[in-house]
Parts: sequence; C-alpha cells; structure tokens
Amino acid sequence: MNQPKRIDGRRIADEQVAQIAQRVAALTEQGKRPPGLAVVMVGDNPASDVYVRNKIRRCEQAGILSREHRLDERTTEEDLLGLLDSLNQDPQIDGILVQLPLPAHLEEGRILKRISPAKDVDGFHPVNVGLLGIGDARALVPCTPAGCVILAKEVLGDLTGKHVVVVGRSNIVGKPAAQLFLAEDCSVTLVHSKSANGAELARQADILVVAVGRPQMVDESWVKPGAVVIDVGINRIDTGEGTRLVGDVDYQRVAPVAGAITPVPGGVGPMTIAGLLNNTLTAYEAVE
Ligand SMILES: NC(=O)C1=CN([C@@H]2O[C@H](COP(=O)(O)OP(=O)(O)OC[C@H]3O[C@@H](n4cnc5c(N)ncnc54)[C@H](OP(=O)(O)O)[C@@H]3O)[C@@H](O)[C@H]2O)C=CC1
Ligand SMILES: Nc1nc(=O)c2c([nH]1)NC[C@@H]1CN(c3ccc(C(=O)N[C@@H](CCC(=O)O)C(=O)O)cc3)C=[N+]21
Ligand SMILES: [Mg+2]
Repeated sequence: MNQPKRIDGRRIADEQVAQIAQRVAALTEQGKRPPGLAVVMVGDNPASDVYVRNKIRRCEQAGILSREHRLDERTTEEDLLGLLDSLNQDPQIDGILVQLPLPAHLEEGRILKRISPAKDVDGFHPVNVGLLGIGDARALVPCTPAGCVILAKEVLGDLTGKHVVVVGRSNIVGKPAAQLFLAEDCSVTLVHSKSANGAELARQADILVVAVGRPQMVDESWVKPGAVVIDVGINRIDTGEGTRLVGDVDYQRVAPVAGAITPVPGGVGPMTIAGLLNNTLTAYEAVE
C-alpha cells in the first residue's frame, strides 16, 4: 500500500469545501439566492464556541449564508421551540443545527423533533434516522459518521466485506456510523461500555472507528496490525503547561501498528463541517 499513514482530514475537507463553493457560485451567478444555515447555541460553552466559529468560517468560504443564534443559558423550551418554528418557515434558511449538548432543563428529544426533517442538516430527527435505517437515499445523513466513511474510502477504496468495529453507540456518532458502514456492505460490530471484551472485538477490525469521549483510551492492544483507525474523539486535556486536543485513541502508541490513522485535530473534525455544508446544499437543492 503506497499510502501515507496519517489520513489528512483537513486536506480532504478543504477539497470538499472548494467543490461546494463552486456549486454555490454557479447558483448565485444565475441570480439564485445562496443556501442558508442557522446555528442555534444555548448558553456559553467555550468548546462549542470553537466549532461554531469553524462552521461560520467554512460557510463564508463556501458562499453559504450563515446565521448564528446565541440564546441565554436560561432560555425556556417554549422560546427555543418558537425560534425553531420561525427558522422552519424562513425561506432563506435551508439547514438548522442546534448545538448539543443542551442545558439540562431542555429536553433534547423534543427539541430535535421540532426541526423540520427537510432542514435537519445534522440528520438527528427521527424521520432522517428512520430513512437512514431503511436505506432510503432521501435521508439527511449525520455529518461526523459520513466523514468517517469518506476517510475510510480514501484509504481503502471500496469497503465491501470489510469488518468495521465502532466503539461507542451514541445517537449522534456510533449508531449512525454503524448504519453507514453497513450501507457500504461492511460487517459491523458495535462495542460499548457494557461490552465484555471491547479490545478483543476491536482487534478483529479492518476499520476501527472510535467515538467514546475518553481521552486516549484506545491503545495498541485494541488494534490489528494494518487496520485503518478513525478517531472521532475531541478532548481538551491539561498538559500542565496549557491545554491541547487529543482524540479517544492514543496516537503515539497506535500509529506504529495501524495501516492508517486519523490525527486529532485535522482528522474527522474538519470532515464534520464539510458534511454540514454538503447537507445544507442538499437541503437547498431539494426546495429550489
Ligand atoms: N469530530 C467530530 O466532529 C465530533 C467529535 N465528537 C467526539 O466524539 C466523542 C464521542 O462523542 P459522543 O458519541 O457524542 O459521546 P457519548 O458520550 O454520547 O457516547 C459515548 C459512547 O462511548 C461508550 N463508551 C464509554 N466508555 C466506554 C468504554 N470504556 N468502552 C467502550 N465504550 C465506551 C458509551 O457506551 P454506553 O452507551 O454503554 O454508555 C457510549 O455509547 C467525544 O470525544 C466527542 O467530543 C462528537 C461529535 C462530533
Ligand atoms: N448538533 C450538533 N452537531 C454537531 O455536529 C456537533 C454538536 N452538536 N456538538 C458538538 C459536536 C462536536 N463537533 C465538532 C465539529 C467540528 C470540529 C472541528 O472542526 N475540529 C477541528 C478543529 C478543532 C479545534 O481546533 O478545536 C479538528 O478536529 O481539526 C470538532 C467537533 C460537532 N458536534
Ligand atoms: Mg453532525
């Protein structure tokens, strides 16, 4: 295999954003309105702040209109639902993203259900979850898992018959990642906190996707030599002299064993944002 070990998510995301920018430019040159994305953030979360800033910067690069709604930490559910209703009706807005996690007094399920499925660019609404589950191409697909599939294909090409082990089973990463790799004709195993033998299962993987939210939990004992390792984790850790970002995989220990591995930062994170812009353009094209 003549492939560099480090999978450059930032470069691949840059290419995708450039392609989206060209498609958007072609629309606006015809006098059409640009696609629009609304990002809703409740309360102050310094970590989310970085993501929101990146999203807005990437929208600018792509020519996508982005609107930011920052609501007070104590916003009521009624007010948030009211904002979503108005964004659902807004003809300039094609995509709506409510940044998670939400403050504890807001019920996530009720809020995500209020976003129109046609504008649900996160792919978290039960309608889109269901469409993905039955393999319907009309699903808006969650951005992070979609990025994982693109990165795996970048290294391996066709994924048919590969064994994928996904560590983590959240609704936003692990479960949809399993669905998307299944749709690529992979065999999929899900590992979670109640699994009896996570590392042993993980060692069976041709492609290991890790989304647990535990800094550097996965070491070389989880990895079959030559496996492709996709690290979804984003954790800010204290180094004693400031902070730094690390994944859920111990990169230093795993890289020598892996066939290819995504870094953090510069791996899955930028792909998530490219996927978000892509979904916003898809949602736009469905109505314009
Ligand atoms: N790069 C990106 O764009 C994104 C990155 N992230 C990052 O990905 C990571 C995961 O996020 P998310 O899915 O939301 O996290 P959640 O906390 O929602 O889910 C974590 C999952 O990991 C499982 N888990 C926890 N501990 C273990 C363990 N010791 N062994 C096996 N499984 C375990 C949990 O199992 P159980 O269900 O049994 O509790 C759960 O299913 C985080 O670091 C987050 O910051 C998230 C979204 C986007
Ligand atoms: N409704 C909702 N949808 C999400 O998709 C969502 C969310 N809520 N809540 C938080 C998580 C996390 N997430 C990231 C997106 C981009 C980067 C990203 O751009 N990372 C860069 C830079 C990271 C940095 O420098 O801080 C990188 O990894 O290279 C990271 C994390 C989306 N999430
Ligand atoms: Mg997403």
